[in-house]
Amino acid sequence: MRTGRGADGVAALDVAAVSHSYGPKRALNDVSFSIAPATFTVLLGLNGAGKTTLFSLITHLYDTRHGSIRIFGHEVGRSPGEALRRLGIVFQARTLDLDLTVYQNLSYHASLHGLGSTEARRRIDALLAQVEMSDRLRDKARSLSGGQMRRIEIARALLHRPPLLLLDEATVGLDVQSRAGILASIRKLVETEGISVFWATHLIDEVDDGDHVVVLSQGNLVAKGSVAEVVRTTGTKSIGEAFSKLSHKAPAAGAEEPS
Ligand SMILES: Nc1ncnc2c1ncn2[C@@H]1O[C@H](COP(=O)(O)OP(=O)(O)OP(=O)(O)O)[C@@H](O)[C@H]1O
Repeated sequence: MRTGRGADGVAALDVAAVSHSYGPKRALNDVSFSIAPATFTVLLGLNGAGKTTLFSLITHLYDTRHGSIRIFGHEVGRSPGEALRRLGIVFQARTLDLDLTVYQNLSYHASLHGLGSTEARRRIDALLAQVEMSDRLRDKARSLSGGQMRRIEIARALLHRPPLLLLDEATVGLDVQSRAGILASIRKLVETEGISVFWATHLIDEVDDGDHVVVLSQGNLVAKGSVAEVVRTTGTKSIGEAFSKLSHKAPAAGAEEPS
């Protein structure tokens, strides 16, 4: 089984014994896994499985009070600056400023990351070409379709060259063709740029045979590994069947805070 670590022993993302509760409601229960550099890993879970909670902990929106999360060896709680500059994020909710142009949206983000204007422009041009949106540079974000906005958000997430990219239900609300296009560009990034992608979804058709998967159900980690490994260990015939089996047998996460 793949260990989830690179040749130097450092994982792109290492989640160790992480639990999280909202008051008495346990949303994540002792979750541990790691993902290797330059891989595409799908975080699979039905609505309410705990995907957004996990992402909120990884991105330091919430403090990790139980367990630890490391990004390329840097613990998010202890060294948030070092950890988070290695991370690009595409949130589930739309986050572009609709009254700004594509260029303005991107250059604002570049300046937040301390990129000089020449370097920023070079990066913006290269990334817009990569997501096939070069011709929309001067257009207001408001004039873009949902799928085009997502492409711009992906370009924005990659501006500071993070080696790890997180996407939370990035294709929600998009048509089949836009979904397939976005998935294909992200998979290409893994191949050409060697970045690690952690892609959260509840849509099983977004998983490819060559992917790694982490499956959450009701706050519990119920499977992790390559698609072939998860299919084999669940005694099923496909990842769809495995996901369905795993999502319906997990006990609910406990109601108590872990001690
Ligand atoms: N702010 C909150 N307060 C209380 N409970 C919450 C809060 N946010 C999430 N939860 C609960 O925690 C559990 C996990 O929710 P979470 O949003 O992490 O799941 P998810 O897998 O991202 O679901 P979805 O696909 O619907 O976004 C759910 O039972 C949810 O009701």
